[in-house]
Amino acid sequence: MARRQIPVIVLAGFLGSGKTTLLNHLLSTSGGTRIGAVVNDFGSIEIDAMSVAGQVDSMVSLGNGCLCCAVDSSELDGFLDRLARPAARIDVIVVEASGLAEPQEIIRMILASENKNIVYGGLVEVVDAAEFDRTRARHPELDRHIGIADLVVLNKADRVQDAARASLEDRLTELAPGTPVVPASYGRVDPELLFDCKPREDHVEAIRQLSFEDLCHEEDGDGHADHLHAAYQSVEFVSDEPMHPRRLMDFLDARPAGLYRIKGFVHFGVGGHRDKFSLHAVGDFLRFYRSPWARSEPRATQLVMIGNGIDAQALSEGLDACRWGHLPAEAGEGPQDADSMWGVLRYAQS
Ligand SMILES: Nc1nc2c(ncn2[C@@H]2O[C@H](COP(=O)(O)OP(=O)(O)OP(=O)(O)O)[C@@H](O)[C@H]2O)c(=O)[nH]1
Repeated sequence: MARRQIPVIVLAGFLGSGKTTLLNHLLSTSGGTRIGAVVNDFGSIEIDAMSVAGQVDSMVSLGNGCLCCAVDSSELDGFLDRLARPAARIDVIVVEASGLAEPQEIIRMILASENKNIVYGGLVEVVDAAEFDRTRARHPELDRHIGIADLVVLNKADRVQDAARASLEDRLTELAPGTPVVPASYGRVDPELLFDCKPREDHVEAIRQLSFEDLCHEEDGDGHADHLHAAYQSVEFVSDEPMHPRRLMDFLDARPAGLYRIKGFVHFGVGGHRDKFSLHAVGDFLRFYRSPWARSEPRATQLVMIGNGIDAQALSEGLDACRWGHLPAEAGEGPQDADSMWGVLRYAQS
């Protein structure tokens, strides 16, 4: 079976917004998921690298300067190659950009990489709630960075009043329409919003995904508790019937902004496209990864949706309406219609 490509997530945000704090949080709460981190410090002393040292499975630091100013991408390529080699058994790579980096340049380098083991996994932009206005006045490019993000983390929520936070959320939503804005303190976002977490191998009792409840318990202990994630909901969908690709794409295109994360796999059963299509959506970011089904694997669709303020029933009904068996008979439409897959294939990677 083809090896799954390793998503490379870019973690950006202005100086001091809380990127390293968030990365450390991901490292300590992602269960058995092996995270490879590329830390890109601005300056010659690798503070960030030191701050995450000891917590990371594999870490390479680009050191001394801004990644986006690199003359070519060969340096980053080399680091990604090291982390993506199968022996490293890394599940996800996080590139922490320096606070002064241009995220789109880093994204361009990742997209240009010829390494077949990796795939771009989206941009997470960390915003400092307390400094937003001052930073924006000095660095208008911040608006552009927020505009291209797949997920905006409104960090340091503990430093502003509720009303100010709500107003910031509205303004961020205006800058990035349709992109989820997740308030957080000390970078405490659910890692599942960014990537799939594996259970921790060294805990016999932890043969399950890290749940929101687990996170609540972990956070209660250290005084920086952020209970915002208590509002998260997760909705599951399972179907043995194949899914109609056009209907599913319409459903995905219209997904509500509060639906931060969708993961799972889809069975379309369309002629020529009977593979397993793993689906990975983080905010605006959407990808299908195509791979053969294992011989013993039942051909079925299984999706988990995680969000805040989402209408679980409407989502379930929306997906139900995408099953082939639930469609009204329409002329010319059937699982033999390979053209119906075009919308999906635009987002697909094998
Ligand atoms: N009050 C508060 N402080 C925070 C929060 N998140 C991070 N900090 C603090 O803010 C400071 C900067 O955090 P870092 O995680 O180093 O920020 P960074 O974005 O990696 O910084 P650069 O590497 O300079 O770009 C540290 O002192 C953190 O402890 C938060 O949510 N609330």
